[in-house]
Amino acid sequence: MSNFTVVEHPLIQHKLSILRRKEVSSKEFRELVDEIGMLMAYEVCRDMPLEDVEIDTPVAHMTAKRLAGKKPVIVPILRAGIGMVDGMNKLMPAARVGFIGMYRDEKTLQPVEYLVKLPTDVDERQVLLVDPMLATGGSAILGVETLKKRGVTNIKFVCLVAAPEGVKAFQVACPDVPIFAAALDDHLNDKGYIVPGLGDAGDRLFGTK
Ligand SMILES: O=P(O)(O)OC[C@H]1O[C@H](OP(=O)(O)OP(=O)(O)O)[C@H](O)[C@@H]1O
Ligand SMILES: O=c1cc[nH]c(=O)[nH]1
Ligand SMILES: [Mg+2]
Repeated sequence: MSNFTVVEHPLIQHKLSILRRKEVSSKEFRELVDEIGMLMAYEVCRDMPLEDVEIDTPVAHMTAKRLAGKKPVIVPILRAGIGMVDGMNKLMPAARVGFIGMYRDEKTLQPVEYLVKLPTDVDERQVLLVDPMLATGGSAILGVETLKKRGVTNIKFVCLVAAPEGVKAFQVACPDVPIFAAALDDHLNDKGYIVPGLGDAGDRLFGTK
């Protein structure tokens, strides 16, 4: 699959396997999503542009490197995307954070958007759109459309578990947006849940049912 990367780092894979276990508490689930979010950010930011900067160490003058351009924006799709923000923000403390609120209608599986709060200059920044689950792909696709409507051109989608059905739909609708996932699972069940997946990520993060 083009434009689709599974981040195979052993620490991510190990933590993801714990996260999937049904007996894991909300507290542990939140901690793991936070840690995996941070590790995913490390991989996803590999190609960030650098520029030269002149600095003085205590010993000598040197030409060093720093990140170039405007700070990126982390945009979680609420609710579950929230779980990945702190971990990513730890690696990029100057990143801006925007929000897109959405829930999936249980019958139609169509996403319903209820909140959009983004930096005013979001169109000039790289956006990391984050949500742990890419199931049918409807929510991620609507998230990208919402960003594109506001002029954003530089988007990466970061998730933990992806279903093949969602990846296909996303690639048809948003061929220019790379997807980074910690795992590509087997299929969706008749309720639109990823199999084997990890259940309802929002409910497990926030202890709701
Ligand atoms: O690919 P899709 O079929 O659109 O499904 C994925 C969406 O479903 C979940 O959100 P949910 O609707 O459960 O909302 P929540 O995060 O508030 O629980 C998940 O966090 C994604 O946003
Ligand atoms: O398996 C799934 C599918 C959609 N949303 C979830 O939280 N989990
Ligand atoms: Mg949910």
